[in-house]
Amino acid sequence: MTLALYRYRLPLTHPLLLGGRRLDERQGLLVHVAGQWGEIAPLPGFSRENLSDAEGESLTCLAALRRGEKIAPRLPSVQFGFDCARRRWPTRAAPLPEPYPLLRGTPEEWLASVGTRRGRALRKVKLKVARHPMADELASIQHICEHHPSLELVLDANCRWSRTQALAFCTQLEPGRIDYLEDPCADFADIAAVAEATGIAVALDELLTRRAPWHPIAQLKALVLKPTLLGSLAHSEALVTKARTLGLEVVASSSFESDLGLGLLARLAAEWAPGQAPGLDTRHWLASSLLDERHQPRPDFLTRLFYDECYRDDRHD
Ligand SMILES: O=C(O)CCC(=O)C1=CC=C[C@@H](O)[C@@H]1C(=O)O
Ligand SMILES: [Mg+2]
Repeated sequence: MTLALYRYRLPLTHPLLLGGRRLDERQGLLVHVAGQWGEIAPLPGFSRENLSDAEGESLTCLAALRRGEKIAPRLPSVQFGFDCARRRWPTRAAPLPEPYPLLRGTPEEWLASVGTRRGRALRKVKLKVARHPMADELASIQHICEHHPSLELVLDANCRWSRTQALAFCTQLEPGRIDYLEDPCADFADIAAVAEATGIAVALDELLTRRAPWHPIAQLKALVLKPTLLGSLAHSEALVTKARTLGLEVVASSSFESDLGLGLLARLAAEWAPGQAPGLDTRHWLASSLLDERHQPRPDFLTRLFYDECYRDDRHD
């Protein structure tokens, strides 16, 4: 059976600004283990490892698998990729609602795109806040709330505010109109203080990938899980279990993976949070599809880094 690693490069529809860095194309790795694929795509600005770290560790793991040894990767993206490639996936998946749209433009651009997208009325949308003057963001949110009374609004501040700034923003919002605010501040103590003082529902994303401490509070509504950044599927699954125990929503979220990775994330989302619209709208930034009509990676986007046809798969021993 085949054991292989490929690097992919995919063009983007427009450059991505992530954590202060500009990304002009998406690069990542695809691992193939006995007929199953996994994607290893550290996200610049968000992952602690870079692509060459991930490539080095992936090659070490493949060499170990070829020798029949067990592997224990340390880098989150590598753990995720190998876990997907070696997972026993359920044969039946629950139906999954469409991903809710992610809008990253200016507050004026939100207004233009929020009414409809692809000609259809929206039920829920995510806006990236803490990027433009607070007054402009608040004015556009107010306008959206007035003109789209049934639209669910998710806001994501990516930990960019201090407690004072987050309080200034959140006191201007109507708590009942905001589904939840993701990562208003970097520290949980600040997030909790803002949520408790303003009644705004909050969700945790980056705090989970940093493995920072948190505890349930009344306004904590959801855990946003980015498996590529969280690492092993066992770790993501432990968070799913914790969320269920605490009565929190689970939102499976992408990290600008290729369409192959997005397909894997959609399958996990259907298992972990059936009925919940996932945060997988990052497909719109990819100018090309990595997969062909038969759902196989297209060779023209791939560079082969490792290939062995004699692998003996002992997953079912
Ligand atoms: O969660 C979603 O709805 C989509 C993914 C998403 O919003 C993000 C992916 C990766 C980095 C960020 O730009 C952003 C986020 O912070 O959640
Ligand atoms: Mg986020």
